[in-house]
Amino acid sequence: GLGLSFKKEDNFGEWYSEVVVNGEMIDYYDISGCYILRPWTMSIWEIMQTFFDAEIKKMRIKNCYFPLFVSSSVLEKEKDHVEGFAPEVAWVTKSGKSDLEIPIAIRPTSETVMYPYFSKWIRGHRDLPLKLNQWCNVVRWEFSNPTPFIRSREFLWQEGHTAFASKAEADEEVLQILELYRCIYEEFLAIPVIKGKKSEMEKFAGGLYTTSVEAFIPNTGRGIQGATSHCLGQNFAKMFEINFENEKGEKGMVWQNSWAYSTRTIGVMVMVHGDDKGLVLPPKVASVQVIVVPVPYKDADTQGIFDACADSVDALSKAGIRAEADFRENYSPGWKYSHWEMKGVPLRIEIGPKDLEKNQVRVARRDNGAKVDISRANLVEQLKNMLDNVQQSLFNTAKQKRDACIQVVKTWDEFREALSQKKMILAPWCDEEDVEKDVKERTKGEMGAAKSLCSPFDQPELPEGTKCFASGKPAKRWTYWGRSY
Ligand SMILES: O=C(C[C@H]1NCCC[C@H]1O)Cn1cnc2c(c1=O)CCCC2
Ligand SMILES: [Mg+2]
Repeated sequence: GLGLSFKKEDNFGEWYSEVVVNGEMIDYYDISGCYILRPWTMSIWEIMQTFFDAEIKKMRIKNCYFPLFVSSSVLEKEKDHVEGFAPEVAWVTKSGKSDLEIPIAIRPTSETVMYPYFSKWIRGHRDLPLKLNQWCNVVRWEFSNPTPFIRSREFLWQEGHTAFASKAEADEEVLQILELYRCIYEEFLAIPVIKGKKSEMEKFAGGLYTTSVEAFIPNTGRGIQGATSHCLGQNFAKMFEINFENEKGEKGMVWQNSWAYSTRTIGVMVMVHGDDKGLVLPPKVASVQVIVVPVPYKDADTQGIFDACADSVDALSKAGIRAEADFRENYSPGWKYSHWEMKGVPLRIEIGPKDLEKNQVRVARRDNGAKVDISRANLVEQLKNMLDNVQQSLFNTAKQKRDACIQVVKTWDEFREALSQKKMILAPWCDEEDVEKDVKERTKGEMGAAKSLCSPFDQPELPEGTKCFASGKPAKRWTYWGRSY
């Protein structure tokens, strides 16, 4: 039948896999960890891309495209950051029947692809800042349980790679990009995120520091890294000899950043907003914001109803609302209601004989099921307000649920208790790496260990003498901890 066989509260994993398929977002593929992104997904990706691309263009960041393939000598150049990930690198070893002389890697990320050219192109300070971005796919042959959008062996992302003459410029851009990621999550996907700094252990090993926006999935009690913005310092400049001559003729190394968000964003949206009827799309990213369904009646004025539907779509479209009508005569109105609810369309307009008579339409909200009759006279105004209302209400609901999962703790026992209750834990921490390792060790188990998610920029008061929850040493900063994806 049309409904879902799994409930979100009862069997989250099965519910999720079914929703992304029944909502026509993805289809499964015969190669494990790979998924087909159907138009319902690509339209969401494109709406976010349009926003983000316009914003980085305002920052004078230029799009480019580097090759998919990386030679092994280049890939292995940045030793410590690749060796940790080596098992994830996919290699091309043959062409046709014959072996390649030297295996070629498929990019898992593009630092090592790009930076030899940064070195070649950057000579003097006039070549700086060099700010490039590319929209592409990357491949990471992950082994842990593949999950559509969240963990796949190939995914789409943007990766920004920038080089500056000074650290100050790099530091500033890291935060500008992080704010764009907050915007992607909170303004478009209606998902609350926390901006913060990753611990030394969780940061990108090749970089100087990592900032991120952290989301949380209440149903599983797991944190999820939403997007990252790294300052690489001069680590890669040293390795790839990316030097420049400054105004005084002195030789110096550039300061670099790299930053990315991926199709993982879409998976987080499904997990946070979806319900037992299927997807729930925030209007800002819905390719169809309003679906109009005719409800003809045996001896009623069917043509009149169809015309009213077409006129409504027309009026809404002219006002910039993404509206469509479902005129298919081989499906009943009831079937159509379920179908478009499964696909998460924010508003549905029904027009039947009575509505026609009263020159009104019946509007149903997907997020809370509310139904209201709207006069066709000021249809556009009312629907614009309703769409804004749905967007805001989705964010408020998600924020309420996320905040209800946050637990402040001071002691190890409180920490363990909060973890068992699937919380996102805010705890005072001494910020020592071996203590973090110890927390991971002590919380290992079939649900996975707890890890630090980020130290929020927005630090609560830390009274003098506060002790670290895990070591008892003097606490340095409040940090979010939890199980994660
Ligand atoms: O990709 C990054 C850092 C950086 N890459 C560019 C965009 C921003 C940020 O994600 C970290 N990283 C993750 N995963 C892997 C690698 C890796 O460098 C390299 C080897 C394979 C797997
Ligand atoms: Mg990884």
